[in-house]
Amino acid sequence: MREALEQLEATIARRRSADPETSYVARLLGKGRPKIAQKVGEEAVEIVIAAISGDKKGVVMEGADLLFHLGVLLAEMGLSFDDIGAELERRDGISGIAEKAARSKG
Ligand SMILES: N=c1c2ncn([C@@H]3O[C@H](COP(=O)(O)OP(=O)(O)OP(=O)(O)O)[C@@H](O)[C@H]3O)c2ncn1[C@@H]1O[C@H](COP(=O)(O)O)[C@@H](O)[C@H]1O
Repeated sequence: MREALEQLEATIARRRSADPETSYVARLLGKGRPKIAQKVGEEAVEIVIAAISGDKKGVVMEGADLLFHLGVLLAEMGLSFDDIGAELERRDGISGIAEKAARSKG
């Protein structure tokens, strides 16, 4: 999975300066952050719909769409999947329930 995300990130970086006539990445980046963020939201809704209808193949397909569009959003913002990975690693071992309880105390 890590390799796939690294490859996707490299592809997005390579395609960002491509011709928008032939590159979806370049075209989407040209539309700007609000449109990219909107696409992330649309793909998130599509994975929800697939999940609720028990469509495993759909969840995989929509999950790939979601990660792809998230990758484009991260690139546009000068971020990478490594930034998300670092946050996930920071959270590793911290119970979600304990973390939420600590929030209300602080
Ligand atoms: N992983 C993907 C990927 N997943 C989804 N998509 C595209 O995302 C688009 C989403 O479809 P929608 O119908 O939701 O979007 P739309 O109709 O274009 O958008 P709106 O009408 O909502 O504005 C489709 O055009 C898909 O083909 C992707 N396009 C590219 N990639 C990767 O990016 C690489 C470079 O792509 P290009 O930049 O197009 O060469 C590819 O080789 C892939 O590795």
